[in-house]
Amino acid sequence: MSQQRTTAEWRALDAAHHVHPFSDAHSLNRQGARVMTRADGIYLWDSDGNKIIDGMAGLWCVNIGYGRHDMTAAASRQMDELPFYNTFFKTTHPAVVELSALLAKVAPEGFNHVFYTNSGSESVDTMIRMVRRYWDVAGKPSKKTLIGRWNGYHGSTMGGASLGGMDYMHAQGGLPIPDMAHIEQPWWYKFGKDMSRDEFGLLAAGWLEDRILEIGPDNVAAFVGEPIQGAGGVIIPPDTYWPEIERICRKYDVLLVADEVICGFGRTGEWFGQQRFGFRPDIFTAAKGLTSGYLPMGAVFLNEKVAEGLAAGGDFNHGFTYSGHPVAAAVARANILALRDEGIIDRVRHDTGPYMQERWRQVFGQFDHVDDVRGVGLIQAFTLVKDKATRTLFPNWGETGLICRDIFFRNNLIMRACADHMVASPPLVMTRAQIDEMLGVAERCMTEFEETLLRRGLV
Ligand SMILES: Cc1ncc(COP(=O)(O)O)c(CNc2cccc(C(=O)O)c2)c1O
Repeated sequence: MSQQRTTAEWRALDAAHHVHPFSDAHSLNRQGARVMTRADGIYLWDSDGNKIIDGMAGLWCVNIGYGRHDMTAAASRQMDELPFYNTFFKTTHPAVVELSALLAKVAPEGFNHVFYTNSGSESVDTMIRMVRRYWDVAGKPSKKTLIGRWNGYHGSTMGGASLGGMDYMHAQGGLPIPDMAHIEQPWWYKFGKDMSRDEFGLLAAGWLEDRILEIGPDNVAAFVGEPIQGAGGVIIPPDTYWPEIERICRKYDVLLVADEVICGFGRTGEWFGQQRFGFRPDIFTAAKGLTSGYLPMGAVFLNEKVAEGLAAGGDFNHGFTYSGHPVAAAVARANILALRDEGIIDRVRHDTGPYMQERWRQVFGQFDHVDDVRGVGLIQAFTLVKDKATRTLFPNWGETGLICRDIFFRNNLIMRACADHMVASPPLVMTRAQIDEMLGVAERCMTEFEETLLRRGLV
């Protein structure tokens, strides 16, 4: 491990020199960051020796769990052989070729072409440029507007943050960039109360057709969505939603893009979320579970139509120094071989996923200020509500979620507050016994949370 210091020493140096993402620097530096020092399986340890259940798999990404020596061996071997070479200027290397061939095997049928990036955001920005280039080459340059969803999350780059529907991100940096549009999210609990979920799914998909007709089909390049909106609070669409979205995209010749950065590589119990929700995109973006977070890497998967459409245009003038980085590629390949050959995704689909969903509903369904308890595979959530009977949300949307999250954090269980949704996305290797361990802690936290609400007069 790096140089041994006390927690206080690390915190002081961190506050003096490290600018954190998505943080209020003054507030964080007054409080001091939690120093995570090591991890194994589903557990983290901090610099004070606390053992922590990582209910978020890092940031939705450590699908294979921590402490995998096959991953470090793959990285070390590749570093010794070829630590870097680029894939520009008519060059390639075995690591990225082997990864690409493997990805073509595990990807849904028809996705045989992969472009590499360093992150989900770069994958999304790459997709934006590809989509617009595709229509240029097709002789329809006016088709350049991309439609996303409010409360969708597609990263922090200019394109990704613009395509995303987080208004607090649009407020910083002059976003959105031109030719970005949004429709409402398929949040049944808030927007579809008096409808069945299936009815609401068709209604919510219809919002896309309305928007396409408003903008003009000749101006719309693509619709982009996460199979399940992750950072937006695990908004799981009704089963009728995505097939209807696909039908509408085909009707108006609009490319369909799935952002699989969270749902990809086993999170829903299928390799990809598109398979769980029964739709076939033209392009999908990935990152996170591609390497299980052991090294940064992202990817953009193209079907034949899009790959050929781009190729017909000759040079595609886009790429990154580290596109197809050899060590990241070697680690990604080791990760995917393990997910496949150890049956990790199969187990999520048939065993630990259904078990988690059953236990998650049992535990959280019992609390007065929890509703819309939901989940698929090993991604799940619930919503904190002021009044369950009338489905009334708490005022100051988001504040109650932070109270709840901090109780979990203090009890050494990491879950994520996405506004007033509490979400979990643990490593896919979590066992039934570890699910019970996690939910035992969570149940005690929720009892403390309910007491806190009463004590503070919030209910
Ligand atoms: C669907 C989706 N698309 C793109 C990105 C961007 O990926 P990068 O971060 O690798 O550029 C994401 C990332 N998702 C993400 C990233 C950081 C924090 C949280 C959170 O829920 O707190 C979620 C994502 O969830």
